[in-house]
Amino acid sequence: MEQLTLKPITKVSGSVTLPGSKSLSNRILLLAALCEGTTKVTNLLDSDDIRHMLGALSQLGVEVTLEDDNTVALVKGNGGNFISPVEPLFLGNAGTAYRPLTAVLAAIPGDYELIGEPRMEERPIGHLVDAMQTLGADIQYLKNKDYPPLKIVGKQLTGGEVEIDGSISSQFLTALLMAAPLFSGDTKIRIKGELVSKPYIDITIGVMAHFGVHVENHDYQYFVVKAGQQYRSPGTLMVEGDASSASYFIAAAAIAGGEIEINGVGKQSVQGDIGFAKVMEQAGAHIEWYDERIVVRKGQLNGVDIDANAIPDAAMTLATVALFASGKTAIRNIYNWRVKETDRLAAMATELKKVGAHVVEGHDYIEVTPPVNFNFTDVDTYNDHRIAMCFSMVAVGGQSITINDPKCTAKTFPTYFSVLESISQY
Ligand SMILES: O=C(O)C1=C[C@@H](OP(=O)(O)O)[C@@H](O)[C@H](O)C1
Ligand SMILES: C=C(OP(=O)(O)O)C(=O)O
Repeated sequence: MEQLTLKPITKVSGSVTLPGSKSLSNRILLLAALCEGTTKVTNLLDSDDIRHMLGALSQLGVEVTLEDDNTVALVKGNGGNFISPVEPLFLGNAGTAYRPLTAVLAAIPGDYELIGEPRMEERPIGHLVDAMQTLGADIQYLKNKDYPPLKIVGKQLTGGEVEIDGSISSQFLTALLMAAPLFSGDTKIRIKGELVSKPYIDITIGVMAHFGVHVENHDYQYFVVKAGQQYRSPGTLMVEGDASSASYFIAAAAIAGGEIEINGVGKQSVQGDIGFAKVMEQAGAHIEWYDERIVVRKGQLNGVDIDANAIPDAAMTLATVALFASGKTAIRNIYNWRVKETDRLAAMATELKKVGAHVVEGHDYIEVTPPVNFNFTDVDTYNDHRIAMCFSMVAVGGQSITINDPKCTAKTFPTYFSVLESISQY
């Protein structure tokens, strides 16, 4: 197994330009494929999750030309007239590819098989499949009920009223919303349970609006997509920088100081994870806000106690910031950390303890109190890009650390460690 030992970093300074958002990249690619005509997508993320969406679209007969180191895509939409792929669609562990494609393909005549990495087969999808089946979709489980892989026989669906459980993942509702314009009638979606990760629904509705489809959001309780709306190409669309990826640089500047300018997200960001910067302000970091960039400086960091349901990805970074904040940090209402790339609650608790922190792992929360003395250790990353990136904060805080399997950042940020290196001083 590959390992990367990070030396203690004394200061970070300079400027970082964020890669494009994963959430925006995969939504935009799929909707571009569903319209007639060509869409030019700029600042596309070049990472494993996006490659899986691109690979699937190519197997479905959509022509995509990539330029500028895979950060510009020309997508020749075929109006959703997909061809049935000969081979199964392999979607890795990309939730933003697997869930939306499940709903969309169920509404397009054809035969599809959707497969993924072993971990994908442990990530639930039953709530989405239940809702699609209520609408008449033909989706079968190929191994275990409620989990991938899936066999889908796509057909024209008529829409109607449907309930979807929102308590585990917002991606199920995102998938249903993205598929709804393909149905022949109106669609009314009622949420069962408390909807998690709400800001990602705003991203979905915003991207659909760029493609000419209006979604009525009734206070996140029910949603209506009226029939007769068709995805229309916006021509050119730029992907905003990834706000979850920004969290590592915000944290680094807040912990180690110097000053970091982060380009690609700011006051105008459509991504909920920009909320992490506000949490860091609450913890004591100094942030200057501009429309599409922020500047972050070190502060005296104190532990915070937050409900992180709206920012599940960026909140992981707070768990390692906690190592350098005074007092206890509590991150609450994050049950669904357990069904992502790994059981993130268990994994973060285990690895934080190895470093020397005092950790309480609850069913849906984690509390972290900084170590009295740091242990020099290696951390396991569980094939979870965010665990690898989060634990680089240990080096930023002035302690050496070894990251096992550092290349797992390829899921969303293949160049992470070289970007961190470019702003680090020793
Ligand atoms: O819709 C999206 O782009 C995402 C939604 C979130 O998942 P959940 O809704 O499952 O929390 C997030 O964790 C994931 O990385 C991306
Ligand atoms: C949960 C994540 O990914 P996915 O889109 O596969 O759900 C993530 O990127 O942290």
